[in-house]
Amino acid sequence: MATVTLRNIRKKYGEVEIIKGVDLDVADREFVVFVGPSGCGKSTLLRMIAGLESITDGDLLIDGARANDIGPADRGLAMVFQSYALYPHMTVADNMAFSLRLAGVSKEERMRKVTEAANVLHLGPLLERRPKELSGGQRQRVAIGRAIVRQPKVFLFDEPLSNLDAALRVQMRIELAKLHEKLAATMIYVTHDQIEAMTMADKIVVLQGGVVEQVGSPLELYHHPRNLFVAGFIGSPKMNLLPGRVIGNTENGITVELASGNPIAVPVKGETLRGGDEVTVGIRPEHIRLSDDGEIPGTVLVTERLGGLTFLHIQVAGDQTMVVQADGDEAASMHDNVRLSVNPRGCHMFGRDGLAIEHTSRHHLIDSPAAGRRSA
Ligand SMILES: Nc1ncnc2c1ncn2[C@@H]1O[C@H](COP(=O)(O)OP(=O)(O)OP(=O)(O)O)[C@@H](O)[C@H]1O
Repeated sequence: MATVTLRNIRKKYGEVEIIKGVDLDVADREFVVFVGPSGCGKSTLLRMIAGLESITDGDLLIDGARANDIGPADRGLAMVFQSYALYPHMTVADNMAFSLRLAGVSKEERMRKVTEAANVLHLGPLLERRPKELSGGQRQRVAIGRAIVRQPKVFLFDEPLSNLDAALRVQMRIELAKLHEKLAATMIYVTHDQIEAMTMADKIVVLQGGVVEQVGSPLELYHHPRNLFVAGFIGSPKMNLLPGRVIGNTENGITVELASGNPIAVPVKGETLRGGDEVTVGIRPEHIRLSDDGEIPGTVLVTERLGGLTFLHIQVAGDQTMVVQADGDEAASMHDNVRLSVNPRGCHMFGRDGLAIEHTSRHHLIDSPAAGRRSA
């Protein structure tokens, strides 16, 4: 398989720069996911790697060799589209074999490769059907099969599951993860589905406005977002982001007064912060709980009961809403007055420039033995 390297990659349409200097290393067999809000340039970047869009500036290396000027068919990549792009008049087998036929591969060899891919994707009994006789999930598997038979160095996926219903998406997510394992292939995958990114990626690339905001493993991004954008983007429900003002700086961290009037001590290294500085405190819903002696009073606005979990949207002073993760059988309901207790070890802090302030490592939740082992 192959590595893919992007060096200061840029894309301009006329005078408008859409991709603004992206650097990225995709390792052999890595599953890399591009995420970001609509219009951030995920698909454009993928299409530039595929050779479907020209590269305005910078270098694209595939297996270490510059590929900017190599045509899409000769890059050794295969792309799977959201729309499946199957030929309606051809059978599943012919759809899968099409590129091999164009490449002059013998009939026996085509049959062998199609059968092999069909086995991997459980498409064996469907080979003689036409696309209209298939479900959405089956069509998507044919589109993936068409990529597999080419034995590409790298698979590129552009939102391949977004036309499927929720249950099928879950099933296909699992199948894609298994496929990645089985093919031991390098895969680059575009999605705006958080759960797909978190569950499938070895490495997530968060893009915004044509710029990479952060690259890291799903848990690195979840526990160590480097700025407010990533903090708000990764995680569902979102991290609570609360404005506050620094009121103290001790060796245990920084004490902040939240807009609700409550002080909270956050274990971060705030050498550069001074009393009165405006900051944002980030707290994930699982790091807040309802407790009779909690320090923050509030009123329940909405309860979202998911069965195993309940999300409570709580209005606190200062016109802020906080989302709290509670047990499935949480008794609090709409209009109840409650008190919230925050776990300071789960808190993040961001300066006025939006950048995260580093945690004092001995306190932060991610510094668990497991996390230590991974980074060792
Ligand atoms: N051919 C084009 N000419 C001019 N602008 C374009 C062209 N193609 C894309 N763009 C612009 O480039 C930006 C990035 O588009 P792109 O499709 O890569 O975003 P995306 O992150 O994949 O979005 P989505 O999640 O909505 O698919 C958008 O602002 C889009 O309008």
